[in-house]
Amino acid sequence: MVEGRGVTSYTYNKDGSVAHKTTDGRLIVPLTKEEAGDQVWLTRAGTEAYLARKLANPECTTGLDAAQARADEAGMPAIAVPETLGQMLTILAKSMRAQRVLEIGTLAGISTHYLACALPADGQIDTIEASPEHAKIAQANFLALDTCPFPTTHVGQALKLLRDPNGVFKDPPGTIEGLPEPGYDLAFVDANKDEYFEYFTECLRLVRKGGVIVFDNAIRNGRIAVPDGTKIDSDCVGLRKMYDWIEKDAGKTVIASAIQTVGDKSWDGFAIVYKL
Ligand SMILES: C[S@@+](CC[C@H](N)C(=O)[O-])C[C@H]1O[C@@H](n2cnc3c(N)ncnc32)[C@H](O)[C@@H]1O
Repeated sequence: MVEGRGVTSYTYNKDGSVAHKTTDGRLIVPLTKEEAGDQVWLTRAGTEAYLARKLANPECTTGLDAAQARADEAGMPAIAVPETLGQMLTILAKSMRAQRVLEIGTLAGISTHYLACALPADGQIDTIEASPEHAKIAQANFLALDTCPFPTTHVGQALKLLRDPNGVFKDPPGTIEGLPEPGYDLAFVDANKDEYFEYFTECLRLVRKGGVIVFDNAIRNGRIAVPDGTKIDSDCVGLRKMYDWIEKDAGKTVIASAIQTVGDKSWDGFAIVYKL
């Protein structure tokens, strides 16, 4: 057992050892899993790993470790959704019987795959990614995972693509085909936090009535909630614009909620918006 006094956090290193930090920020010599003993499970990282293992849905999660390894080898940042949030997206899309999904921010396609898993084979998933390198790894992952329906990755700056008057996002999907309810059933927003308000506006245009928009990283260690006039970063400015808009709307256009989470990374959470 490890002396727990003053130790605030434990995280797994890539080699399986466990790093632990003290309250004063000192990083103590890494421990083996055996040395860390049970204590590692009494942490956010340990609990996240436990839940991911217990709740995995093999039909969707098989191959995701290799997909993440491909992203790691390519030097991509480790900022994909954790398994629990990925699976929540699957459940949400499945429970809505979603057929058309929009994602903003693909990275290596991990969240895209969780969403695709919920769709019928003839469903549609459009994902937008600014980085051609990220899009390339995502494409390799979709092929390796046999992601179905196969996602269409749109490479470019999200707002430019979404606002192109001649582009694929000009109208909600199904408009030209004359569908009675054109629009995406679900949108998942996980790209440039500064632009969340603008993504919100575009999603409101593209999502059908009764559709849902999920915004990842919508809490930012609580910095969204500091008093007006406090200096905040541009991420929070974008998010606060969205929360201000929803407040003014007062339930006329959308119903919204936001859930704070403690994952293995930090204190954050997601916002969820239902279009009336
Ligand atoms: C947090 S990661 C997405 C993670 C992914 N949704 C997942 O959970 O597997 C954010 C991604 O958005 C992309 N991105 C950032 N700004 C963007 C923009 N303006 N337009 C499109 N993509 C952008 C980044 O290159 C990065 O790959």
